[in-house]
Amino acid sequence: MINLSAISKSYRQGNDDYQVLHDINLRIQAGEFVAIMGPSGSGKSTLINIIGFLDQHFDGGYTFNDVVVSELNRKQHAQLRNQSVGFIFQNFKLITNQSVGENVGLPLLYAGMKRRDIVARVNEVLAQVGLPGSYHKLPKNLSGGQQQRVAIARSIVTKPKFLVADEPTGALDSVTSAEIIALFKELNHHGTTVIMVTHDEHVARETNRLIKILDGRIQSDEEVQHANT
Ligand SMILES: Nc1ncnc2c1ncn2[C@@H]1O[C@H](COP(=O)(O)OP(=O)(O)OP(=O)(O)O)[C@@H](O)[C@H]1O
Repeated sequence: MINLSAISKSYRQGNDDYQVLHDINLRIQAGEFVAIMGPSGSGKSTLINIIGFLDQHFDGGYTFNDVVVSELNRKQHAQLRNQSVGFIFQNFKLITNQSVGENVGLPLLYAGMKRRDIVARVNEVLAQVGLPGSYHKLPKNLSGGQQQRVAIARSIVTKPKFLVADEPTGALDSVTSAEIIALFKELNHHGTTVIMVTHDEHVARETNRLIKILDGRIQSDEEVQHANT
């Protein structure tokens, strides 16, 4: 599904170029659950911004299914993003003065869906993430873990091809963190492809593939072995 070939990325600093990503070759198939780990500043966010069609300025080749991403114009790139990716962030990024249901339904509203259909679909995904009946609640009255569930509901509401989660458990305690990872695992078992950046080795070990980044290069890329329980 995702095929990166010799991807490099530099930022201009004064008169110099600072290279953040070096010759990244990476394939991710539909249905995978991948963790990306690496020290601060190693290039993880830069990489997932390219994978998630947020950043179009890179060198090298990116093909997504049959689409040559590196050849798309700005509008086509944005369209691909809206149709294909759901994003989840450390700090949830919910609109605090809108209801849970309005937050989750926003991508459908942008996509032009009818209001009645939106409400039905939103209630469906809220049930799927373990928050049935919470349409009219306000995010500020929910716990951190519940707010992250709302953000996950919003990310899957349009049935994207894959999810990009940037430190989704970074703001949560270890128990809540485990519950959120269990939800990602469940979504993945039902076919959702998940690419997750994390600093937490315990969290990374719950996925099926662990990619370590160091100084903008892939240092290791291994299948995660799970103990039989
Ligand atoms: N817009 C930018 N302009 C210039 N340099 C940038 C920009 N964005 C990121 N960088 C630099 O690129 C390098 C990699 O940043 P990136 O955010 O990808 O790292 P990261 O691994 O995600 O780090 P963290 O774990 O702290 O989020 C850093 O040295 C950062 O300072």
